[in-house]
Amino acid sequence: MSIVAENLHWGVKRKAIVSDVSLSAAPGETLGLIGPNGSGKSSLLRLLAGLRKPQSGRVEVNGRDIAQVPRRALSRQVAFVQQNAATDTNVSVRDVVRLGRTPHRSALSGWSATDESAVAAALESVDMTARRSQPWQTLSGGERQRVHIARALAQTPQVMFLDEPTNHLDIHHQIEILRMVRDLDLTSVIALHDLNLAAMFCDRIVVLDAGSVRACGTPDVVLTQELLRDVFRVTADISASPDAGRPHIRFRAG
Ligand SMILES: Nc1ncnc2c1ncn2[C@@H]1O[C@H](COP(=O)(O)OP(=O)(O)OP(=O)(O)O)[C@@H](O)[C@H]1O
Repeated sequence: MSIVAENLHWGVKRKAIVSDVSLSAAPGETLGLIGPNGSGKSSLLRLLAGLRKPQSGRVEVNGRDIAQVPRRALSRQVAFVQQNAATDTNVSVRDVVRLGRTPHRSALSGWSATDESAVAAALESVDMTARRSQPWQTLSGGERQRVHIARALAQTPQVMFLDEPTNHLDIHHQIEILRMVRDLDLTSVIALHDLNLAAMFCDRIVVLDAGSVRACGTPDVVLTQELLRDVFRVTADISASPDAGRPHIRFRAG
Protein backbone atom coordinates (compact mmCIF):
# COMPACT_ATOMS: atom_id res chain seq x y z
CA MET A 1 0.00 0.00 0.00
CA SER A 2 1.19 3.50 -0.75
CA ILE A 3 1.23 6.38 1.73
CA VAL A 4 0.97 9.96 0.58
CA ALA A 5 0.93 12.97 2.91
CA GLU A 6 0.20 16.41 1.54
CA ASN A 7 0.94 19.67 3.34
CA LEU A 8 0.36 18.33 6.84
CA HIS A 9 0.16 20.88 9.57
CA TRP A 10 -0.34 20.28 13.29
CA GLY A 11 0.49 22.39 16.29
CA VAL A 12 -0.43 23.26 19.83
CA LYS A 13 -1.66 26.75 20.62
CA ARG A 14 0.42 28.93 18.33
CA LYS A 15 3.38 26.58 18.10
CA ALA A 16 3.71 24.64 14.85
CA ILE A 17 5.00 21.14 15.60
CA VAL A 18 4.50 19.62 12.14
CA SER A 19 4.72 22.26 9.48
CA ASP A 20 3.70 21.81 5.85
CA VAL A 21 5.02 18.25 5.58
CA SER A 22 4.54 16.35 2.33
CA LEU A 23 6.01 12.92 1.74
CA SER A 24 5.24 9.61 0.12
CA ALA A 25 6.13 5.96 0.48
CA ALA A 26 5.62 3.50 -2.35
CA PRO A 27 4.17 0.01 -1.73
CA GLY A 28 6.81 -2.11 -0.01
CA GLU A 29 9.11 0.81 0.67
CA THR A 30 10.96 1.29 3.98
CA LEU A 31 11.00 5.01 4.70
CA GLY A 32 13.21 6.33 7.52
CA LEU A 33 12.30 9.39 9.55
CA ILE A 34 15.22 11.06 11.24
CA GLY A 35 15.70 14.37 13.03
CA PRO A 36 16.91 15.79 16.33
CA ASN A 37 14.96 15.52 19.60
CA GLY A 38 11.73 17.47 19.38
CA SER A 39 11.84 17.82 15.58
CA GLY A 40 8.36 16.30 15.29
CA LYS A 41 8.97 12.65 14.30
CA SER A 42 6.49 11.11 16.77
CA SER A 43 3.91 13.80 16.05
CA LEU A 44 4.22 13.21 12.31
CA LEU A 45 3.95 9.42 12.69
CA ARG A 46 0.71 9.85 14.64
CA LEU A 47 -0.71 12.02 11.85
CA LEU A 48 0.36 9.52 9.19
CA ALA A 49 -1.20 6.62 11.09
CA GLY A 50 -4.50 8.47 11.50
CA LEU A 51 -4.17 8.57 15.29
CA ARG A 52 -4.30 12.35 15.21
CA LYS A 53 -6.07 14.70 12.81
CA PRO A 54 -3.98 17.30 11.03
CA GLN A 55 -5.15 20.90 11.32
CA SER A 56 -4.69 21.08 7.58
CA GLY A 57 -3.46 18.75 4.88
CA ARG A 58 -4.32 15.11 4.27
CA VAL A 59 -2.98 11.58 4.40
CA GLU A 60 -3.87 8.96 1.82
CA VAL A 61 -3.32 5.25 2.23
CA ASN A 62 -3.58 3.46 -1.09
CA GLY A 63 -5.23 6.51 -2.63
CA ARG A 64 -7.92 6.80 0.05
CA ASP A 65 -8.14 9.70 2.51
CA ILE A 66 -7.35 8.16 5.89
CA ALA A 67 -9.90 10.42 7.58
CA GLN A 68 -12.65 8.65 5.58
CA VAL A 69 -11.60 5.09 6.47
CA PRO A 70 -13.54 3.60 9.40
CA ARG A 71 -11.28 3.03 12.42
CA ARG A 72 -11.72 -0.74 12.49
CA ALA A 73 -10.97 -1.13 8.79
CA LEU A 74 -7.95 1.10 9.26
CA SER A 75 -6.62 -0.99 12.13
CA ARG A 76 -6.77 -4.09 9.92
CA GLN A 77 -4.39 -2.39 7.51
CA VAL A 78 -2.23 -0.10 9.61
CA ALA A 79 -0.16 -0.98 12.69
CA PHE A 80 1.62 1.47 14.94
CA VAL A 81 4.49 0.55 17.26
CA GLN A 82 4.69 3.34 19.78
CA GLN A 83 7.72 4.48 21.67
CA ASN A 84 7.59 3.11 25.24
CA ALA A 85 4.06 1.76 24.84
CA ALA A 86 2.42 0.63 28.05
CA THR A 87 0.48 -2.59 28.52
CA ASP A 88 -1.75 -3.90 31.30
CA THR A 89 0.62 -5.58 33.69
CA ASN A 90 -1.24 -8.76 34.57
CA VAL A 91 -0.86 -10.55 31.26
CA SER A 92 1.52 -12.92 29.55
CA VAL A 93 3.64 -12.22 26.49
CA ARG A 94 1.26 -14.28 24.37
CA ASP A 95 -1.76 -12.32 25.65
CA VAL A 96 -0.14 -9.06 24.56
CA VAL A 97 0.57 -10.41 21.08
CA ARG A 98 -2.96 -11.86 20.82
CA LEU A 99 -4.30 -8.30 21.16
CA GLY A 100 -2.90 -7.68 17.68
CA ARG A 101 -5.66 -9.93 16.32
CA THR A 102 -8.48 -7.77 17.76
CA PRO A 103 -9.22 -5.82 14.53
CA HIS A 104 -9.67 -9.09 12.62
CA ARG A 105 -12.18 -10.65 15.01
CA SER A 106 -15.90 -10.02 15.43
CA ALA A 107 -17.75 -10.27 18.75
CA LEU A 108 -19.12 -13.66 17.72
CA SER A 109 -16.10 -15.29 16.15
CA GLY A 110 -13.95 -17.56 18.25
CA TRP A 111 -10.19 -17.75 18.24
CA SER A 112 -9.29 -19.26 14.85
CA ALA A 113 -6.37 -21.25 13.49
CA THR A 114 -5.46 -18.15 11.43
CA ASP A 115 -5.31 -16.08 14.63
CA GLU A 116 -3.17 -18.73 16.30
CA SER A 117 -0.70 -18.99 13.44
CA ALA A 118 -0.41 -15.18 13.11
CA VAL A 119 0.47 -14.96 16.82
CA ALA A 120 2.93 -17.85 16.61
CA ALA A 121 4.65 -16.36 13.55
CA ALA A 122 4.85 -12.92 15.19
CA LEU A 123 6.41 -14.34 18.37
CA GLU A 124 8.91 -16.28 16.28
CA SER A 125 9.84 -13.20 14.21
CA VAL A 126 10.96 -11.31 17.30
CA ASP A 127 12.64 -14.30 18.92
CA MET A 128 10.16 -14.50 21.82
CA THR A 129 8.53 -17.91 21.30
CA ALA A 130 10.31 -19.46 24.25
CA ARG A 131 9.06 -16.70 26.52
CA ARG A 132 5.44 -16.70 25.43
CA SER A 133 4.12 -17.65 28.87
CA GLN A 134 6.28 -15.21 30.81
CA PRO A 135 4.41 -12.42 32.65
CA TRP A 136 4.71 -9.11 30.82
CA GLN A 137 5.85 -7.19 33.89
CA THR A 138 8.91 -9.42 34.32
CA LEU A 139 10.32 -8.63 30.84
CA SER A 140 13.35 -6.43 30.24
CA GLY A 141 12.95 -3.18 28.29
CA GLY A 142 14.22 -4.72 25.06
CA GLU A 143 12.01 -7.79 25.44
CA ARG A 144 8.97 -5.54 25.95
CA GLN A 145 9.86 -3.66 22.81
CA ARG A 146 10.10 -6.90 20.83
CA VAL A 147 6.73 -8.04 22.16
CA HIS A 148 5.12 -4.78 21.07
CA ILE A 149 6.58 -5.28 17.61
CA ALA A 150 5.16 -8.83 17.63
CA ARG A 151 1.76 -7.46 18.56
CA ALA A 152 1.89 -5.18 15.50
CA LEU A 153 3.04 -8.10 13.30
CA ALA A 154 0.16 -10.26 14.56
CA GLN A 155 -2.13 -7.59 13.16
CA THR A 156 -0.82 -8.67 9.70
CA PRO A 157 -0.88 -5.04 8.55
CA GLN A 158 -0.04 -3.72 5.10
CA VAL A 159 1.42 -0.53 6.50
CA MET A 160 3.51 -0.22 9.65
CA PHE A 161 4.60 2.88 11.53
CA LEU A 162 7.36 2.37 14.08
CA ASP A 163 8.52 5.02 16.53
CA GLU A 164 12.12 4.30 17.51
CA PRO A 165 11.55 0.54 17.58
CA THR A 166 15.18 -0.26 18.37
CA ASN A 167 16.01 2.15 21.19
CA HIS A 168 16.03 -0.56 23.89
CA LEU A 169 17.44 -3.38 21.76
CA ASP A 170 20.89 -4.93 21.80
CA ILE A 171 22.79 -4.66 18.51
CA HIS A 172 21.80 -8.16 17.34
CA HIS A 173 18.10 -7.45 17.80
CA GLN A 174 18.38 -3.93 16.34
CA ILE A 175 19.70 -5.43 13.13
CA GLU A 176 17.35 -8.42 13.16
CA ILE A 177 14.23 -6.31 13.71
CA LEU A 178 15.10 -3.74 11.06
CA ARG A 179 16.08 -6.44 8.58
CA MET A 180 12.78 -8.19 9.21
CA VAL A 181 10.71 -5.01 8.79
CA ARG A 182 12.60 -4.16 5.58
CA ASP A 183 12.05 -7.65 4.17
CA LEU A 184 8.36 -7.90 5.07
CA ASP A 185 5.95 -7.37 2.21
CA LEU A 186 4.60 -4.11 3.62
CA THR A 187 5.17 -0.38 3.56
CA SER A 188 6.87 1.01 6.64
CA VAL A 189 7.79 4.37 8.07
CA ILE A 190 10.34 4.14 10.88
CA ALA A 191 11.54 6.93 13.15
CA LEU A 192 15.15 6.23 14.07
CA HIS A 193 17.86 8.01 16.01
CA ASP A 194 20.68 5.76 14.86
CA LEU A 195 21.69 7.29 11.53
CA ASN A 196 23.85 4.32 10.52
CA LEU A 197 20.92 1.94 11.01
CA ALA A 198 18.75 4.30 8.96
CA ALA A 199 21.41 4.26 6.23
CA MET A 200 21.65 0.46 6.32
CA PHE A 201 17.97 -0.43 6.21
CA CYS A 202 15.92 2.41 4.70
CA ASP A 203 15.23 2.77 0.99
CA ARG A 204 14.79 6.50 1.47
CA ILE A 205 15.12 8.88 4.39
CA VAL A 206 13.11 11.97 5.35
CA VAL A 207 14.93 14.46 7.58
CA LEU A 208 12.77 16.54 9.89
CA ASP A 209 14.05 19.75 11.41
CA ALA A 210 11.82 21.91 13.62
CA GLY A 211 8.71 20.25 12.17
CA SER A 212 9.62 20.71 8.50
CA VAL A 213 11.14 18.40 5.91
CA ARG A 214 14.74 19.43 5.50
CA ALA A 215 15.77 16.70 3.05
CA CYS A 216 14.38 13.57 1.45
CA GLY A 217 16.01 10.91 -0.70
CA THR A 218 18.17 7.82 -0.71
CA PRO A 219 20.62 7.54 2.23
CA ASP A 220 23.66 8.41 0.10
CA VAL A 221 22.03 11.61 -1.13
CA VAL A 222 20.60 12.73 2.22
CA LEU A 223 23.34 11.87 4.70
CA THR A 224 25.97 14.45 3.90
CA GLN A 225 28.51 16.12 6.16
CA GLU A 226 26.72 19.44 5.67
CA LEU A 227 23.33 18.05 6.68
CA LEU A 228 24.75 16.34 9.76
CA ARG A 229 26.42 19.57 10.77
CA ASP A 230 23.43 21.84 10.08
CA VAL A 231 20.60 19.65 11.39
CA PHE A 232 22.24 17.39 13.99
CA ARG A 233 25.09 19.73 14.99
CA VAL A 234 27.78 17.03 14.71
CA THR A 235 30.98 16.68 12.75
CA ALA A 236 31.31 13.39 10.92
CA ASP A 237 33.16 11.59 8.17
CA ILE A 238 31.12 9.65 5.68
CA SER A 239 32.35 6.72 3.62
CA ALA A 240 30.69 4.08 1.48
CA SER A 241 30.14 0.92 3.52
CA PRO A 242 30.60 -2.54 1.99
CA ASP A 243 26.78 -2.82 2.38
CA ALA A 244 25.88 -2.06 -1.24
CA GLY A 245 27.69 1.26 -1.08
CA ARG A 246 25.41 2.70 1.59
CA PRO A 247 26.90 5.56 3.57
CA HIS A 248 28.64 4.82 6.83
CA ILE A 249 28.96 7.67 9.30
CA ARG A 250 31.87 7.99 11.70
CA PHE A 251 31.31 10.75 14.23
CA ARG A 252 34.20 12.87 15.41
CA ALA A 253 34.64 13.36 19.13
CA GLY A 254 35.93 16.88 18.95
N1 LIG B 1 0.52 17.59 22.92
C1 LIG B 1 1.57 18.43 22.92
N2 LIG B 1 1.51 19.61 23.57
C2 LIG B 1 2.56 20.48 23.55
N3 LIG B 1 3.72 20.22 22.92
C3 LIG B 1 3.83 19.05 22.27
C4 LIG B 1 2.78 18.09 22.22
N4 LIG B 1 3.19 17.02 21.51
C5 LIG B 1 4.46 17.29 21.13
N5 LIG B 1 4.85 18.51 21.58
C6 LIG B 1 6.15 19.15 21.35
O1 LIG B 1 6.39 19.06 19.96
C7 LIG B 1 7.76 18.84 19.69
C8 LIG B 1 7.92 17.61 18.83
O2 LIG B 1 7.66 16.45 19.62
P1 LIG B 1 7.84 14.97 19.04
O3 LIG B 1 7.63 14.03 20.17
O4 LIG B 1 6.98 14.84 17.85
O5 LIG B 1 9.36 15.02 18.60
P2 LIG B 1 10.36 13.85 18.21
O6 LIG B 1 11.09 14.28 17.00
O7 LIG B 1 9.63 12.55 18.14
O8 LIG B 1 11.33 13.87 19.46
P3 LIG B 1 12.30 12.75 20.13
O9 LIG B 1 13.40 12.50 19.16
O10 LIG B 1 12.81 13.47 21.35
O11 LIG B 1 11.47 11.54 20.45
C9 LIG B 1 8.45 18.75 21.06
O12 LIG B 1 9.02 20.01 21.34
C10 LIG B 1 7.31 18.44 22.01
O13 LIG B 1 7.58 18.96 23.29
